[in-house]
Amino acid sequence: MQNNSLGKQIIRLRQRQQLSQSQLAERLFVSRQAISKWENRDAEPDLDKLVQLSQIFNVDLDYLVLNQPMRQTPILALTKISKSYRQPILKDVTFSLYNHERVTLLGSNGAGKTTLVNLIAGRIKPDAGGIERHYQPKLECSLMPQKNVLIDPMRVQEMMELEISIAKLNTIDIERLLKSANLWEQRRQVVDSLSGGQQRKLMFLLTMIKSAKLFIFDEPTVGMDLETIDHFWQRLDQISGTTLVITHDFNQIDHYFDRVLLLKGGVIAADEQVATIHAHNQDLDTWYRGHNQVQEG
Ligand SMILES: Nc1ncnc2c1ncn2[C@@H]1O[C@H](COP(=O)(O)OP(=O)(O)OP(=O)(O)O)[C@@H](O)[C@H]1O
Repeated sequence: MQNNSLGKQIIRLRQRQQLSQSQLAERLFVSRQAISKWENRDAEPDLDKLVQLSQIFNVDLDYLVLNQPMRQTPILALTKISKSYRQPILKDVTFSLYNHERVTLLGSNGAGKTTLVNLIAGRIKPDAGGIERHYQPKLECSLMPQKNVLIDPMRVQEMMELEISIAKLNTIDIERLLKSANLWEQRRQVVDSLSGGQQRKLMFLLTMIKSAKLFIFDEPTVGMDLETIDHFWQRLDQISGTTLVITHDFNQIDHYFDRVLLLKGGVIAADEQVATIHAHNQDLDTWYRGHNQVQEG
């Protein structure tokens, strides 16, 4: 019997990497027709090719074969989380994140998105409720906060070196990384003297250094120029761990995410697979506006 889900998964991951059938075929040394047959379930790749596919798509082999994020393997489970400042911000937040999922957290200004991701990252504590983490919080969760956490008097390269030593990594090619973000020329500049966009790029590099199971990005592209935004989404596409992203970049979210969470009134007011939204001929912008309507008058 042919594996139905595998064909769909190859299509999905190939499109996510923006590869045509021919481009993928070239990288695997097979014909374009072979890819077409795998995708249409007329044939299946052998184990060798499956391993190569998982490397090209940067996903685990079992994720490739099983299709869809592995819903039986939660990486994080939040139960009835509440948090108040002067007034209640989060009232009853319950949801789980699963291995390999790409989730966007949407909501109006002040809805509590940053508060929620800070709770997940362990920067603040909830007033009540449970957070179950299936990863080592310090080593395997990487947060790019809304406000940069940089040491102003340090030079760019020193900042990178510090982060690498904190993450206990020693095989990172700093030159390649800084060049990839157009920051190599600025390597001897102190952080404080970088432009706002350059500081954001540096913050992104520092976040990506960790080999985390869960990456969280809080409005990562704010202040970045268009080229850097494109670069950001391409790099994000290469992450094989779970990603949770707060963004208002609606041009990208239709393409990038598996699932969308809407935070409204202190609860997760909607939790939907992007494929389901698309199956109803909606884009995420329309879906979001429909679900997040503000009562006027
Ligand atoms: N440390 C704090 N002390 C007091 N109030 C706070 C604190 N942190 C957040 N708040 C309040 O909690 C509410 C939610 O803030 P939060 O930053 O989580 O919202 P958000 O959804 O991320 O908003 P935005 O889209 O504008 O970034 C706001 O009213 C904010 O003023």
